[in-house]
Amino acid sequence: MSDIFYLLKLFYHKDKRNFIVFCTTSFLTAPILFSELFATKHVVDIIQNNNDYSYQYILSAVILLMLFLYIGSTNSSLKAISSTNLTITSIFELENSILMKTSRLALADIEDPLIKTKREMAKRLSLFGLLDQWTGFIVNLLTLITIIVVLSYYGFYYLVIIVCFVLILQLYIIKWASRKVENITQNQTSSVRVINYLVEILVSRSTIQEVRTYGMHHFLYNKLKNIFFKNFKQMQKKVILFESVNLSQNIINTLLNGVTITVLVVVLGGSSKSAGLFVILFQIINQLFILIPSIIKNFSELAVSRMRYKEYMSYMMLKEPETLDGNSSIRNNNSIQVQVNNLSFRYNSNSSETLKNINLTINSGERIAFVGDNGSGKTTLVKLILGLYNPTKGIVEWVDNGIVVNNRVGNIRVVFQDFIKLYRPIRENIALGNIEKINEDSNLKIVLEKAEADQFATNLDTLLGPQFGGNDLSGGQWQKLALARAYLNEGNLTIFDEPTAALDPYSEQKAFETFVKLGDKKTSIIVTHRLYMAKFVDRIYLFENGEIVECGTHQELIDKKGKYEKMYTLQSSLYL
Ligand SMILES: Nc1ncnc2c1ncn2[C@@H]1O[C@H](COP(=O)(O)OP(=O)(O)OP(=O)(O)O)[C@@H](O)[C@H]1O
Repeated sequence: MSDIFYLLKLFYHKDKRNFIVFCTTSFLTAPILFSELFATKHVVDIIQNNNDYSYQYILSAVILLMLFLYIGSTNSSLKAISSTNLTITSIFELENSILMKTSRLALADIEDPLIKTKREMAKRLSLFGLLDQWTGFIVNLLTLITIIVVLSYYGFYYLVIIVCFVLILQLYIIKWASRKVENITQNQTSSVRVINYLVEILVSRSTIQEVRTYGMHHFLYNKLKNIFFKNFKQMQKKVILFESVNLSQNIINTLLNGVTITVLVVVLGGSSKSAGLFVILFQIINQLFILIPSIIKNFSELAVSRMRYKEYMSYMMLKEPETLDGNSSIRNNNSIQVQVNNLSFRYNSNSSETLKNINLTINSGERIAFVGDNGSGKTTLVKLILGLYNPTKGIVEWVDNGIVVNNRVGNIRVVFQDFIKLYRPIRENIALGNIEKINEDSNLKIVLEKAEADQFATNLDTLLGPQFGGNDLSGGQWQKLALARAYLNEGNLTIFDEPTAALDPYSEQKAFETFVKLGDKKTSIIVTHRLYMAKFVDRIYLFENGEIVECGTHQELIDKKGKYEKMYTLQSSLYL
């Protein structure tokens, strides 16, 4: 029952007026219906005993009947309007709550395929649908109880027993079928994600060139076809299951309908009971046979929605990391010290550790380089320092004047390997680095110049992204925008992870000079394969298979004649 209380609280707070209208109109449905039925009985009785009543009395009874009919249609219109408004509120609330939750989760959890599936399952809930099904269920139940009371009152106990038995049987079957269907749907969710991914590869601008050049189209298409048909078979299973249940219910209901009407005709036909009583019982029986399928449908939808509510709640209850408190308002520009002690890290999807027993201290204002083979763990360590992942073992701390800094959000000047290419105006692309400066045109232009982006980014309001009718940029031009974005944020730590991979030699040199200049007073880390850059930093850490194998200044490592010296000599020889 926790779901109903959650919904009542949610809709009451988010859209009080529509919520009250919806609940009132829903619960008025049954009293209005019975008022209509009894008014009809009254009119029929008056007509049957015509002589006993005045025409004025007959007229007032007919007007009363019409009044109930009008109230009924007004009630259902008001209910429809409030339902539409609550549906919109519900769609927004669901999307919003899932987005907010995702933004608070640890990066490792967001990447976890099981949690991705959980998120997709959570998205299938309709909050208003669940409220509507609950109210529908309660209203239907109250209507059924009233019908049972009326039938019992007029002596049709055996009909009541048969109806109750059939109903309980059908509810049980529908609950069983809903569980089965939901299990099939869960299996489908991850295959739907693969289908969407393959379709994206086949049509996306960034992938289509390689797909065409390598002639991968047929291979990918066949993979897509296989998964699609597997998925299609599961869908068929669902349809067959549901239709068999529907068919059996229709057969039972039609049979029951025939039996009850026959009983009614036989019992009342030969008796001296009033025509009004026959009319009301006949209509009540008709209502019963509208009500039974409606209760069953409602019950099955409610069972599915409640399962989806559980999935939604299990996503919303996922544990959030403590360090990412998201409060970016406490920005400061102090240079910080980074301490990494006995750190080990394993990605959830990997069986072995990516980083093993890392120990390092980067003092305030130092410039550091991380170098090493591909896949040796440099970027992973950067992400741990940024607080994007939590260590499996050990600790990473930022220390500002002897005090540990918990909030790392917004206090970093960073260029990632995979940076955002925002298909929005140039202004917004840069201002991502520090949104408070979005309208400071002179500052935006200064950072564009620093990043060598001022030649092509002449107008801050130029829209980017051909998909949306904007301009496209080359890989290097996008990278220059990412640098400009980083320059806009003062921060207390600078991290450049392969910031120059797509730049021409002149721009690369300029970017490196800027990195060195920015690092005059700021703690800075550069991750690079261009070892000449490492010459100018205070200390170099060389990574191999997730461990730091060498550490020192450029000259110390050259003198050591270890792996760094070999790599440096090899790279230098390529330029001779
Ligand atoms: N999100 C992830 N989930 C699982 N494994 C990952 C993830 N990201 C990286 N890895 C694995 O962790 C290892 C280290 O990757 P990382 O990106 O840290 O290396 P790197 O030293 O920065 O490499 P490069 O020089 O190529 O950028 C690799 O084996 C990679 O496959």
